[in-house]
Amino acid sequence: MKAVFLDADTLGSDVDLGPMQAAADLTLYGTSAPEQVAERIADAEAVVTNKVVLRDEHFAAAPDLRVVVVTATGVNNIDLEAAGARGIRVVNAIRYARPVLVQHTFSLILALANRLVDYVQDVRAGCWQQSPMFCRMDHPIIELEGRTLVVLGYGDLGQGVARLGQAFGMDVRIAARPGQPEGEVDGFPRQSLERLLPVADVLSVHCLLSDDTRDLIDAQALRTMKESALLVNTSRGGIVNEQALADALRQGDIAGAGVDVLTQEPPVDGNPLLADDIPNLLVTPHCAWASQEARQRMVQQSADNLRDFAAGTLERWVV
Ligand SMILES: NC(=O)C1=CN([C@@H]2O[C@H](COP(=O)(O)OP(=O)(O)OC[C@H]3O[C@@H](n4cnc5c(N)ncnc54)[C@H](O)[C@@H]3O)[C@@H](O)[C@H]2O)C=CC1
Ligand SMILES: O=C(O)C(=O)CO
Repeated sequence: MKAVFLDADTLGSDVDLGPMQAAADLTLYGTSAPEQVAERIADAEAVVTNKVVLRDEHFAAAPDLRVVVVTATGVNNIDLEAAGARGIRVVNAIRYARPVLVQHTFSLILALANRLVDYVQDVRAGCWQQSPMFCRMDHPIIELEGRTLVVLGYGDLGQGVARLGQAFGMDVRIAARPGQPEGEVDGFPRQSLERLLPVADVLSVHCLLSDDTRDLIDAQALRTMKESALLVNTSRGGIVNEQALADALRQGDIAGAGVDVLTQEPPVDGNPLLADDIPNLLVTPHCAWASQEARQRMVQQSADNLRDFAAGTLERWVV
């Protein structure tokens, strides 16, 4: 099967792409600018992409295209409706990132709760050396034990975060999808987001980005949260409105936030969350998935998807 990988560089130079090359007749491009995409996929039966955007105009330019293999869980860069209308199958990667992403999510939560970056910066600036006593406690430290962790999006990653929250002795609650009944899931109470926002000490976002979840956490939602609350988003930029989050942190509507994802990546046109006057905000560059082990699992799964599609045995797809 003739396949084209449009942004192979996004998997890093320390992974072995051999399994994918064995699964298809694969042409590799490190990166692809939007204006290069149509020409590059013109003869392809399969397109592999991590973050290159594929719209109907691209599908129209690729008459042989039968499958899009996304080397990511999030598929918000693909026009799924247009693919479906043309009979093009879209398959993503699932359950490859849990260990590292859960670790990253808790790195942000713990760094915010313990004000790690502030204390490290203070020491670098000489505050401890000039201190009249043995320790410094300039930044309030929050204990997680007994605090309420609200998980928004209880899929593979949300479940991992919920379990780790439980290990920290947190009172873990799951935000129901709209229309989903309240109840219990895996021993955790599932309640409406409206009911959970005012009680959350930590809100961790793990739902996918779609038209239904864009701006789900907006200015109004942030206003209903505790002033002491922390918010972490390792899912997709745009689920939490960025300007509203910047404003909420500046106004003290919530106490801190950790964000691994932005609406535009890389943020070449700037972003409200990159301003340097926002208190207690940690931004990481979409690296929550990026251990070598997770990326290699991703390669293997994408190879399986290519091979299974060619053999007519692919059993799971998004479209
Ligand atoms: N920062 C990073 O490096 C990475 C980010 N991601 C992001 O994390 C997202 C989640 O990944 P997984 O957990 O593997 O996906 P998943 O598909 O297993 O889980 C998503 C969950 O969100 C729930 N959901 C959807 N809309 C909702 C709503 N309105 N309210 C509450 N729940 C809602 C779904 O029911 C589902 O349980 C991906 O879509 C991707 O965007 C994934 C991997 C790495
Ligand atoms: O898997 C995903 O959705 C990621 O964001 C990593 O590319």
